[in-house]
Amino acid sequence: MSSDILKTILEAKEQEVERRRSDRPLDELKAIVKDLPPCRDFAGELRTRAAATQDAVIAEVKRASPSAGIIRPDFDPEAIAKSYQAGGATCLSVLTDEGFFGGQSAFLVEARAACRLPVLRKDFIIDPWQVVETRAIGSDALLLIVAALNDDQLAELSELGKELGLAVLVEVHDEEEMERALKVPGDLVGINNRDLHRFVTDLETTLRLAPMVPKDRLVVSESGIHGPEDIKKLQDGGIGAFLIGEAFMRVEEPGEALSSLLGAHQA
Ligand SMILES: O=P(O)(O)OC[C@@H](O)[C@@H](O)c1c[nH]c2ccccc12
Repeated sequence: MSSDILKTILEAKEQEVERRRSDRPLDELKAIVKDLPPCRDFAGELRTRAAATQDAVIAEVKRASPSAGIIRPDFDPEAIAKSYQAGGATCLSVLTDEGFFGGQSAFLVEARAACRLPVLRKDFIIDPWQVVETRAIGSDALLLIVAALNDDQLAELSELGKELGLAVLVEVHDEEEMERALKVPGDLVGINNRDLHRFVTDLETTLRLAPMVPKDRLVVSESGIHGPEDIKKLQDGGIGAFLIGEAFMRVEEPGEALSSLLGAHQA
């Protein structure tokens, strides 16, 4: 894998978008969106839980990743979603990128139908067509990765997402990206502990960047969270919302891993 994995992913994504757009033109997607019921309240649920108990978890449905390879060979999005809900997840995140994360849009549809939790589409969004597609597959929230976008794209895609009723999670991993993220109106800031150029994780990234975020935005600490000591460390730094995938996906019952993680840090 190239040393700059994000660059590789984005080049492939541009081609993927062109291909998919010709299969499903924008007008077709817009017609679907028009008849959809409102989104589940992704930002509201997270905020409420984080304020109440500082342990809001966005639990991720993730089959594989470029850094870890196949994480969960026996992959059943419906069963995983049910398990996460039973284990106390506040929201779900579903990887839909096929090329690098072994995901599919269908996994999001299946996972969402199996539970009542709000769902985030985890993908590399670089084009307005994908934002409309995100809503058309029934997602409640959209991820925008600042490192993948220029300021104009970030503003345009986030505005479009909100117009369509999606919650927007804007993801950063350093000071410069945080400054850019804060220029765009929004209520959720994801701090990725994994450097997407090199794929190493360090929880200090969240603790270092979180103080830059004004109180009216909710910080979500993402990636590299494994044990109760990680949660405790982040909570002591004032963080109340977490995005966790791999640590749960490696366990037979992901929801049990989630509830014991939340229980363990309270003990
Ligand atoms: O599996 P982990 O280390 O718990 O990380 C989950 C999530 O944060 C990670 O999958 C992620 C965060 N931002 C992304 C952007 C694209 C793809 C994946 C990601």
